[in-house]
Amino acid sequence: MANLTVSLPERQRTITGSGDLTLVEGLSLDIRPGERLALVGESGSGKSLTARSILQLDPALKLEGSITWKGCELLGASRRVLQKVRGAEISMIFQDPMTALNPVLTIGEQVAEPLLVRGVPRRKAYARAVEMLDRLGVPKAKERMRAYPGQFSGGMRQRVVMAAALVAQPQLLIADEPTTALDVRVQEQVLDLLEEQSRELNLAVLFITHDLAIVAGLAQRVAVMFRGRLVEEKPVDELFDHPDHPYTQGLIGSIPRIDLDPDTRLTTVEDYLVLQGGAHHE
Ligand SMILES: Nc1ncnc2c1ncn2[C@@H]1O[C@H](COP(=O)(O)OP(=O)(O)OP(=O)(O)O)[C@@H](O)[C@H]1O
Repeated sequence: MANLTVSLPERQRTITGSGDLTLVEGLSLDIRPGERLALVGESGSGKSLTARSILQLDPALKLEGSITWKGCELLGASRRVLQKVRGAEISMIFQDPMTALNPVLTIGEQVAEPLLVRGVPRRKAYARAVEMLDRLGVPKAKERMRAYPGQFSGGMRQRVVMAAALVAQPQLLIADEPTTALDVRVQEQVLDLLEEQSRELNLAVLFITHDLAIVAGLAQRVAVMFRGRLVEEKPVDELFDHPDHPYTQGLIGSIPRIDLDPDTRLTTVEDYLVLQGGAHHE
């Protein structure tokens, strides 16, 4: 995407204020086939909006700039083109596996659905769904196809959500805080699975998180957002070794580390912003 700006048009604003409200400004970001890119930043910095804009999931918002996918401009593309891309070429998983699944449909129906809507015959779609669940570590996948989401734990549901997102073999998976609602051990399993699938399927992953600590093992490159703008973007090791932006320095300083003296006070983002005289590169 190049120079992407997302704003809330004046007529949609519910609180006082005039003019369009800019939420994301001038953002340029590329992701290569098979690459894992983490988009980090504090809550409200515009990460989700940026990701959702790729598939244009918020019709009320005004998008400007350019979003190219395999040489084709998605901004302003027809519904037909967007439907073809959504779910099949680019799919998305969200934070809460509890609400992402429909409680009254079986696991099998939901994992096979992306194939069924694309005309894959039922028997074949179900076989692929079992294969995908199995691959993502759902035990007794074939029997579990007839189960309902309520019979699954949070971690298992997120595996089911991932299976549904990956069954149609997309080339890009957008994962918006997919592990935030899970406990730490399950978080690690889901992150490992994501990395493994990305390697095996040459799947590009745009991983959104406010937690810089978990990106080190997963992402190759990190883009940092701050107040609606992209402030830094580098390979993951470089970012940890030489963070440029005060906000990134604060984020890195606030990660607990095993090699630090227990009495060392962790820094916060605010420390760095104060040290820099409150400059935000705005
Ligand atoms: N559909 C919308 N209409 C109007 N404003 C929105 C909409 N979606 C998000 N916003 C606002 O845009 C800003 C950025 O939101 P966004 O959800 O992208 O942040 P985020 O960085 O993903 O944070 P979080 O980690 O909390 O999800 C926030 O101030 C939010 O209130």
